[in-house]
Amino acid sequence: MLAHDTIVGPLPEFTKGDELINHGVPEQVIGNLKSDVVEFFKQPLQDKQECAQQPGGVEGYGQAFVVSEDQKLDWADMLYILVQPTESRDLRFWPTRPPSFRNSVDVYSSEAREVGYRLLESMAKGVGAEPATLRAVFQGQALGMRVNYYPPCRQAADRVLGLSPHTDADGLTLLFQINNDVHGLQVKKDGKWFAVEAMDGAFIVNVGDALEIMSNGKFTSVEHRAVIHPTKERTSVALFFFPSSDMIVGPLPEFMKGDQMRYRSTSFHDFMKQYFAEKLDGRKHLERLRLLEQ
Ligand SMILES: O=C(O)CCC(=O)C(=O)O
Ligand SMILES: [Fe+2]
Repeated sequence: MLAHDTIVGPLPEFTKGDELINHGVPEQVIGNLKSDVVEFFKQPLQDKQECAQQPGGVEGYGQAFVVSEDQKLDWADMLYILVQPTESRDLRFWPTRPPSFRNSVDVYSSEAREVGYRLLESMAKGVGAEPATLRAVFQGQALGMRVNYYPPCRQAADRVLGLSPHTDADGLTLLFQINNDVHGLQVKKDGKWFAVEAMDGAFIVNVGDALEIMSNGKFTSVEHRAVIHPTKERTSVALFFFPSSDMIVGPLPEFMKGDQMRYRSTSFHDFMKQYFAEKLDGRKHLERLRLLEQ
């Protein structure tokens, strides 16, 4: 754990002659999005339901991953929309209140997109692959945004989850929360759950399934969940970077170089279909594609 007074910056050991990733999302842009998201969730249910999910669809306001009438639901509301490229937007699911909501999402998603692309370049480079390899896979493809709202739960905060254990299906996820004082996100490592300490002004970056597969396991899709607080609400905003839905996702030659292939290939469309059809359950859907143990 870092001491709270550590100045966090790229360490010389990791930069050796590199340019720093000095591209960020302006604070004002994040600030605008935060206040609009808070406003949206504050509205009466009836108003939020103007953007309600449609039967069988995934976009809109509602609850994530409801696949049966009798499953125990997660303690959260959410709004999921495709945000980039512009043509992918289905405005039926985009809130009109507060009036600045749409513009805030538009500006945020185009700024954050560039941060994601640069991260992908650095990650590829970091494991000895051509920097453009991953950027080329994700550039111009769909970006989804999910806002998760976890109300407090005084009676049963230790018995219900905000969001069940899962991995993200995408390549990379940029995540931030509205209020970093409230802990919620946990990651699983060596069979144990650890709370993530979110820092003001920084994204939490999660590797998703598509990147674990493409990198032949060089990057690991992180299993995570969200817990809830007995007295405080929490809101998080996740931005998902997807590959093209008709891409056949499998280990990329750039990441194999002499290694054996560790995952079966699958069309990303089929992978997503399966992902949304099941209750979230850790790394289950990813493990189905594994050919070799790590
Ligand atoms: O609320 C969080 O911190 C986690 C959100 C998350 O994992 C997701 O939206 O996929
Ligand atoms: Fe997630």
